Amino acid sequence: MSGKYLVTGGAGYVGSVVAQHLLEAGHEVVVLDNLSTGFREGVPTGASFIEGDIRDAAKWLDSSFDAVLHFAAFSQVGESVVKPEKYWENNVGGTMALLEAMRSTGVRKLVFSSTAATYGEPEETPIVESAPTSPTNPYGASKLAVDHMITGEAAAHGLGAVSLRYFNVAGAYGSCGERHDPESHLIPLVLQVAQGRRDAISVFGDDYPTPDGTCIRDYIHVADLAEAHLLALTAAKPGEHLICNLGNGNGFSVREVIETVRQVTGHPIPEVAAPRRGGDPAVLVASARTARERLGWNPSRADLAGIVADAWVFAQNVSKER
Ligand SMILES: NC(=O)c1ccc[n+]([C@@H]2O[C@H](COP(=O)([O-])OP(=O)(O)OC[C@H]3O[C@@H](n4cnc5c(N)ncnc54)[C@H](O)[C@@H]3O)[C@@H](O)[C@H]2O)c1
Ligand SMILES: O=c1ccn([C@@H]2O[C@H](COP(=O)(O)OP(=O)(O)O[C@H]3O[C@H](CO)[C@H](O)[C@H](O)[C@H]3O)[C@@H](O)[C@H]2O)c(=O)[nH]1
Repeated sequence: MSGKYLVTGGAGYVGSVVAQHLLEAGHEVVVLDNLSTGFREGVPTGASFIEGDIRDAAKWLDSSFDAVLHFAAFSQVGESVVKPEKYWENNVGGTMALLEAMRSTGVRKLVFSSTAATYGEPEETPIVESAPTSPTNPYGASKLAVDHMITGEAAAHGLGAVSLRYFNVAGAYGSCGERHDPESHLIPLVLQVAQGRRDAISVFGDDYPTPDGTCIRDYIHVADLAEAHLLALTAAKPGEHLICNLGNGNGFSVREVIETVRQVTGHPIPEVAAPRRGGDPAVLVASARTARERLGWNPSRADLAGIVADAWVFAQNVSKER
């Protein structure tokens, strides 16, 4: 059955890919985005677009919507360490206003973009949802605060909600991909080196307690991630807040990612050693068992070279447009 969905942050990377998947599944999509980090041209064709802020969601939300998929947020770990107030204000304050608008209009289903950064430095790997949450940066703390708000909203007011804790999202889907400005994520930055737009990639820390000394992350294809959102819409039950990790359960070090980009692009990628970046845990790898069991999620694009290859095609197409 087709539905009508508000996609906050749908002009950004993950939101645009999910909006595209919703459209392909025959749903009606309204994107609400203030374009603070997103791009008008990122909104998929076929979606309606409102240029506005989630803090004013009450202006546009009404009972005709079946659910909200909430991506709008600031999401740079490093920036959050130096400007924490920006993260509390937008991520927590903004979501509070959105929840209020949902309550007053009777829209009772939510899928929220949470993050692996809610866990902080894990005690055990792979990380399960019951692991302690002790974020090492304000970005993760702001997302954890929102998860707590949603738990309360579900218990007190019957919201049906799913928080999806993404690990490291990468890759592209057709014309939708990653184009943060400035870019801070590893794979698009290494691809910029391959394109000659940057001289070298900085490796933030090579003295972590990992086999090659660089940080290990679990890279998940954005299209696999998008599929989980559509499944979450079906799985959300009134009064329940379900939390699911989304990752492949395979960790790759920064140096392994750089080597994969060399192989996929055929370009030499010079690297330079740089100090650790504040707030970075050494290893983040997901157990996505809950997502498999509760959502029926079955990611099919786990191969890192394939993820990088899709991001590479997208990066080259975006450069041609510039
Ligand atoms: N990319 C990742 O690796 C990753 C990992 C974990 C979680 N997440 C989360 O997923 C979500 C999407 O991330 P992304 O990489 O697509 O980021 P993005 O910056 O590309 O997209 C975020 C979008 O939200 C919009 N936005 C921000 N604040 C807003 C506001 N107050 N009102 C309206 N629109 C607003 C921005 O303009 C942008 O289009 C974020 O919530 C992020 O925290 C991302
Ligand atoms: O130029 C760079 C950029 C990144 N890195 C390293 O590469 C790894 C991945 O960094 P990203 O910035 O690509 O991703 P993060 O792991 O910091 O963050 C991502 O995953 C987090 C969960 O841990 C949050 O969800 C966040 O929103 C999301 O961007 C980190 O060890 C980082 O230090 C470098 O060495 N050089």
